[in-house]
Amino acid sequence: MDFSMPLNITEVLLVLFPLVLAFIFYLRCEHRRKSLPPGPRGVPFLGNVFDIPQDQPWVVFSKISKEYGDVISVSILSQTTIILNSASAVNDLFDRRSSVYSTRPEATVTISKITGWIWSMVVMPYGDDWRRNRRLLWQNFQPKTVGQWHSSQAQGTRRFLEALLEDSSDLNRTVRLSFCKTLMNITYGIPAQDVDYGFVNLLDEADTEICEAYDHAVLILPWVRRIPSWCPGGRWQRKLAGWQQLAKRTLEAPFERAQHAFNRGNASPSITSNLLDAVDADADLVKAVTAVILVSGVDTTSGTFLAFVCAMISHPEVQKRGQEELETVVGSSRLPQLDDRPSLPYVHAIVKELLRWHNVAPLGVPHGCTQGDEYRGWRMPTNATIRINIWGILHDPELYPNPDAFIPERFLKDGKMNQDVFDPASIAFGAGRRVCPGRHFAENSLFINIASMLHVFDIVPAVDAQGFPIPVEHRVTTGLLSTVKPFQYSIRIRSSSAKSLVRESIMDGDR
Ligand code: HEM
Repeated sequence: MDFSMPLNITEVLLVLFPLVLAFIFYLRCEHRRKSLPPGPRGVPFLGNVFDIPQDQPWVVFSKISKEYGDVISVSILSQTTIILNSASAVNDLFDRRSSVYSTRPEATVTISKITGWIWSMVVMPYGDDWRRNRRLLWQNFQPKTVGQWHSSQAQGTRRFLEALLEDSSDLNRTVRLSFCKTLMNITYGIPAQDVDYGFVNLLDEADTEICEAYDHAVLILPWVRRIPSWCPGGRWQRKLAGWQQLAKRTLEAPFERAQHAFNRGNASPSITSNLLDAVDADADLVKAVTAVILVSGVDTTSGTFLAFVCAMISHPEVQKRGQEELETVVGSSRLPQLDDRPSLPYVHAIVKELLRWHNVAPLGVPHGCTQGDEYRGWRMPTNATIRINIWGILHDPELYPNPDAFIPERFLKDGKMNQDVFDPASIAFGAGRRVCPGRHFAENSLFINIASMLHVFDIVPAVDAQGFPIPVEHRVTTGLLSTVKPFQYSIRIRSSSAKSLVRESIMDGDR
């Protein structure tokens, strides 16, 4: 090409036209960005892709909020996400304006539909179907009724202690299987001995696969889903078929096992039997409501419990104080019960500190904005994704000094729970109309398992070949659910009387 040749007017227009269009588009985006809550500028068209790391983005959101304020916005490929980094903003939007902020984002709903997971209340859009599911679940878990599960929870704990006494070499497996057995028993009436690790594996697979699906927003584009499998980028059809099968298995498998137990006549009273007795509940609805309990309840509670074990190794002084309280209040002749909680403020404070320190859902579950709104003068666009930075709020040094340390004492005053300290449970379980319906049950589960484990076991560091203790760090995985990364530990029964207590506490119906 001869660059000395002058361009004619058509050529000039051909070059300028796309540039002018791009510039107008850029100005429009800039104008829209300025009316949103503040946040890093990002790059044209791509937005903040380079500002937000894949690994633990909640830590970066917290840093950004130090610079821009408690409500920040970021955008990726023009999809706006607003992140709430203070309890007051969460309260203003999710509680006070709950009619606007109670749905799930459109992309989440679309992906749930195409992967077959839309039966799960967690991802349903706000509306009548969600309301019907939620009401049935809540009937079984609200403060007035959650007490009906106390004895099953205690029974589950006794089984857990016995399993640890037998073999504590695979803590992750033992904890998850125990929490799964208790929830299967409560939900379906299935006896604990009929629950095997296959169910835990199924839930695991469901968690991993569904997280992978939600990570691929391109799936919301119908043409991407239609690319044949032999084309480059055409793996989605096969993947989608796999996800749909998994969703169906998660919905059906435990229910089938429950029906089997019903038919054999060895099922105990359960949420399934409660719901099937209810006049307005059809079988499909009961299946969905019960399956969601397992999908949402097992990994969250067992993941939090594993973090407790990690905390006890790195904070032996906390463990010792908890054990001293248990010795004084409960004594050596029995195991603790849920009714002991008011007399065990230190152990209660350990549970609160655990919910603050380890956040199993660090960014909660995304909410959507159903209609354009204005907040503190900012535009909250229709369809924006709104997230709570649960980790950020519960690690705010102004609310909780020295936030990375595990200090149950921060919740105590004059030997009692200090009501003036912000309760982590009011954020750790989300907020508004979508707040976790299993929260009272989860806190009870954590309390009874933590109190019982401290009562009879010592949790200590593992030792290396030279006999030196191996230090443990609180390192976590990234994702919708965040768990502690594998760590080494040693679990020892505290005394021969503790051993007899565990053995004798197991009753006939426990197995
Ligand atoms: C430590 C344990 C748990 C934690 C930290 C936790 C946390 C959460 C969070 C952050 C949400 C999202 C709330 C929102 O959208 O704002 C949620 C939703 C949910 N959780 Fe939990 N959860 C736990 C245990 C449980 C248990 C034991 C169950 C079942 C009994 C359960 C059932 C659900 C359900 C069904 C939803 C969806 C609610 C809806 O979309 O309306 N969770 N949970």
